[in-house]
Amino acid sequence: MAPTQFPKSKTSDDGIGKEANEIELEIEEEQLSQECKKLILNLPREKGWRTPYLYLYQGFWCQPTEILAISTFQKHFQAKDTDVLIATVPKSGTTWLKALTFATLKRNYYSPASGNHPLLESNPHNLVPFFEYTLYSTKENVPDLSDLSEPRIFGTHVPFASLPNSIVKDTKTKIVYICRNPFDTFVSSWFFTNKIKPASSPELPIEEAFDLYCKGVVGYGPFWDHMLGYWKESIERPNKVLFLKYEDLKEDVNLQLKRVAMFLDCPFTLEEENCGVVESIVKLCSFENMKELEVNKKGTFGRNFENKFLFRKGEIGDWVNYFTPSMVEKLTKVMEEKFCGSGLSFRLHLDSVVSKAETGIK
Ligand SMILES: Nc1ncnc2c1ncn2[C@@H]1O[C@H](COP(=O)(O)OS(=O)(=O)O)[C@@H](OP(=O)(O)O)[C@H]1O
Repeated sequence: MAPTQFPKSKTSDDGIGKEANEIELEIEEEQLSQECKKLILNLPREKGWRTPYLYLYQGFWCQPTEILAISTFQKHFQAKDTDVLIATVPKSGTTWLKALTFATLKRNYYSPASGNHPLLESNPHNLVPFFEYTLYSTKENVPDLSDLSEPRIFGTHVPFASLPNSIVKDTKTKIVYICRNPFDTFVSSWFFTNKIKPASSPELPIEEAFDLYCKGVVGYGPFWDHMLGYWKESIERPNKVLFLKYEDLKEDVNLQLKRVAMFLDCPFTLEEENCGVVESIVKLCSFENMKELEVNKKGTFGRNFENKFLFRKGEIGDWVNYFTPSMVEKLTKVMEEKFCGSGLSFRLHLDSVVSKAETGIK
């Protein structure tokens, strides 16, 4: 069976050959002036990481084209009880979690050990589309999603508080959320930003990106509000939201995958476990496997971004190679202040990457 095809955004169809950021700037100018200006004009704004500005929309920072898409998504999306939503902080394991969830939920259609699994031919973002980058990426693009095979699996970076009631209240849609320690998330975001910028634009200096990040000014940030929104909901409604951390998946992905399957009411049977189904899914979705696939070396996703930029190092603790002691101190302080009393914390796996003395962490 061919992998599910989702309606493509107008921009990715029209924009082949152009650099993603150029396309974004064009859309920003064209669409903003026609459709979005009134909405955006009065919003607070700050310098963007890769577009001129990020705007504070419904309490989170995003680009004008994203605001347009998100408001269309909020207005038009009709959830179903069987839907599954992969919600994530950007650069925290979205691609990985989408792959794992797709392979798990569709395992009766596509054997994870088979040589023609859709994940061998398509990037996870093309199998599990983002609301804001693919499905509702232009105002004209209000897709009919009612015929997609169930369970439908979607992705989003939208904070919990801005998800439509159709998802949050009116249906039994399940939400699987993943985030990652902010140190590594920052480094991954900074690299990605500089990779996808047009060659003609200057690099965003790490110091500048870091100051914005610590102020909360980053796509879909502040990161602490994003994490706490889903964290609190996962505690209040554990059957609605499953809260995962990238570090826990790295530590024991088999265990976390079984938690995901259980949460989604499709636990692995004893027979499946004995036959190695869990291991096959884990192997199929592993960084090493996915990075080497032709589709992930050459293909594109969303607004014509290259798939290869989604697979960088896939490690915990790469931040030690980029953080100065003062950066460590500043972000640690931000996290202590914002997460204090919430019960949410992150292991930085310091001992496995560097001696504490070298980073200046006490
Ligand atoms: N399969 C798999 N396993 C483990 N880690 C993986 C995997 N796929 C991607 N990655 C790493 O995840 C980082 C990219 O994050 P996202 O997938 O959330 O990016 S995005 O928000 O969808 O653009 C990015 O992290 P960094 O390497 O630290 O930059 C990727 O390398």
